[in-house]
Amino acid sequence: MTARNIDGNALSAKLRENFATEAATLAQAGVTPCLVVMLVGDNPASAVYVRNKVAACEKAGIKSLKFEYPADATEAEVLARIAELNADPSVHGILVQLPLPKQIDEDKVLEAISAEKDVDGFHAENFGLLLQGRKSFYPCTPWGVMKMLESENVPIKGAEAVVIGRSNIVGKPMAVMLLSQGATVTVCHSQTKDLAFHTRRADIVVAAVGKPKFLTGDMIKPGAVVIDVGINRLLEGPDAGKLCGDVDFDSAREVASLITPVPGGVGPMTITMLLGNTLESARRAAGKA
Ligand SMILES: NC(=O)C1=CN([C@@H]2O[C@H](COP(=O)(O)OP(=O)(O)OC[C@H]3O[C@@H](n4cnc5c(N)ncnc54)[C@H](OP(=O)(O)O)[C@@H]3O)[C@@H](O)[C@H]2O)C=CC1
Ligand SMILES: Nc1nc(=O)c2c([nH]1)NC[C@@H]1CN(c3ccc(C(=O)N[C@@H](CCC(=O)O)C(=O)O)cc3)C=[N+]21
Repeated sequence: MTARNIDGNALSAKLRENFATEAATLAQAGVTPCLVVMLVGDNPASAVYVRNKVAACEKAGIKSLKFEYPADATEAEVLARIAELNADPSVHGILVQLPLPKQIDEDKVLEAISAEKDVDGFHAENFGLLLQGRKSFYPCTPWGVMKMLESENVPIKGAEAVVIGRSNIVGKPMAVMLLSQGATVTVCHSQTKDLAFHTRRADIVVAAVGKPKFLTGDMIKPGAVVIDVGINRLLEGPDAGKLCGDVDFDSAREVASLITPVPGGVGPMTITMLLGNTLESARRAAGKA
């Protein structure tokens, strides 16, 4: 079998079709949707993502502001700006690009963002609501994955789902969303004893590990759906400089039924869901949600 791709660019384009109209309607009602992205330090990968986010906002008619801080910025400086943005009614979304330099406490910064403006869905309040199955801002990457599965009518109820990775921003919320939708979920991580034992049983495998070509075809059940969240920039070899996922695409696609490519898979969906959350926040501010 050769798997079919789930095209994250095409699905994103479809979902973003109405965004500009919605943004214009809100603007007419006096609420111009606005996302603020904060970038601390000079991580080149982060700079690229921030640029992508800002460009996507512009296309969708969402105002975006970028605040950049040097790598030696203090936690107090960052927190002061967040307090200012929390109080500013013209701002609907605040995103602090991760990772942060080590002198800054990530948890403290994420908790400082007002839950109503937490369009990343990383605040403890929003994460708690997600766990309880209540409405919140959902983390963009796992939510984008759910939309990809939905677009292909992949059955979730009763499916065996394996998530590799247990981070707060991808693995954990991904597992919770699959669980809420009725999958039987196994979460694997660096302490898992026999990873392939788990992945070979899975109808749906999500790889969020941060290791290029980590999940190979021999670890996948024939006909499984393979979701590659990984975004790794290759540093050496013939493909140096190119992006590569956590899945060994060539071997995996011979075994899977559906697979997400990198680039053009989960990445663009993350940005789409971020724009969606920002519009939702603006709608709430306009009293139209
Ligand atoms: N497409 C997108 O929009 C996004 C992509 N990403 C990408 O997704 C990937 C994961 O990101 P993130 O969750 O933030 O990464 P983290 O580094 O925070 O988490 C990685 C997870 O993988 C687990 N892991 C590491 N090594 C192994 C192993 N040998 N076997 C099994 N599990 C292992 C870790 O386990 P342990 O907890 O035990 O250490 C950890 O839970 C990265 O490539 C990142 O760039 C991230 C965000 C958005
Ligand atoms: N607070 C915070 N929120 C995040 O959502 C967040 C973050 N910090 N830190 C870093 C990760 C990573 N991430 C990506 C978003 C888009 C692409 C993306 O657009 N990828 C495209 C192309 C990228 C390219 O060409 O470089 C693709 O896969 O096709 C990738 C990765 C969001 N993250």
